[in-house]
Amino acid sequence: MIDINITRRIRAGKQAFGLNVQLKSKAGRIALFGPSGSGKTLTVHAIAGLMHPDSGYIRVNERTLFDTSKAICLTPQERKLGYLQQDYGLFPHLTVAQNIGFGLKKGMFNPGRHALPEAAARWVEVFGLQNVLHSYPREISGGQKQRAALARALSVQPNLMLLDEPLSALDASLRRKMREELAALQARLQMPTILITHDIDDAVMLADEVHLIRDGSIVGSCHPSSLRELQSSTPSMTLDALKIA
Ligand SMILES: Nc1ncnc2c1ncn2[C@@H]1O[C@H](COP(=O)(O)OP(=O)(O)OP(=O)(O)O)[C@@H](O)[C@H]1O
Repeated sequence: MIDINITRRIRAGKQAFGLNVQLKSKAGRIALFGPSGSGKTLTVHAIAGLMHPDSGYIRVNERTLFDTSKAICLTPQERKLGYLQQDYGLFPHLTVAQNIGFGLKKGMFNPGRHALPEAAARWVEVFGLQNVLHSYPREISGGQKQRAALARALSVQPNLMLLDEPLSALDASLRRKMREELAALQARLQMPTILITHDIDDAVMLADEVHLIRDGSIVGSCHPSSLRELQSSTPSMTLDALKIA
């Protein structure tokens, strides 16, 4: 269960952006779908604890992560969320093993060659990363980077997984393959996820409910399959056409 009600005003030079997001859902897999600059990443940053809203609350499975009225603001670590960033966020100067172990416990910044804790070793095996553990991010493929970032996110045994355009850096065929892998992983772990995407195929395969975001606010919600129907009936689909229920 996700229950979010947040506001945040951001100024950048003469430009201002207002985030005003209300989202309440019992769906296990939610997608935030909207155009560039609509506030998707800011929303996910607020959930992850990387940005603090001016007011409001964020609750995940009835646990309060943030609430200005109660002066609650858990640190990103205390929130126990997995966050897969758009560009994967791997540290270029750390090996795959060091990247995966990063954040698990003190001292993992520079772990020994075979020092990966059990929680991380499990995901190394699941994603077949054994042979690249001592490689640096620049030395591995796009799919391996994505799997390494996923292994890092999953190693903290998160209560909720945040996926920010997880497939956007991949070419079309790898994208299809990784989409299937992610969907299989979601089914296996039954872990709640919030997915940010511009891609209808991603939303259909990786979400049960889509929330449409525009200009910093949620403007409607629908089943992922409705996105396809709307696109075929409205070829020049705009988010205005998607203002439904
Ligand atoms: N740190 C910041 N300082 C100033 N403005 C910001 C900052 N972060 C985001 N913004 C502005 O807030 C708005 C929403 O940004 P956000 O990154 O959430 O969009 P998005 O929907 O995730 O876009 P994209 O799909 O392109 O990633 C944008 O207009 C952006 O310029």
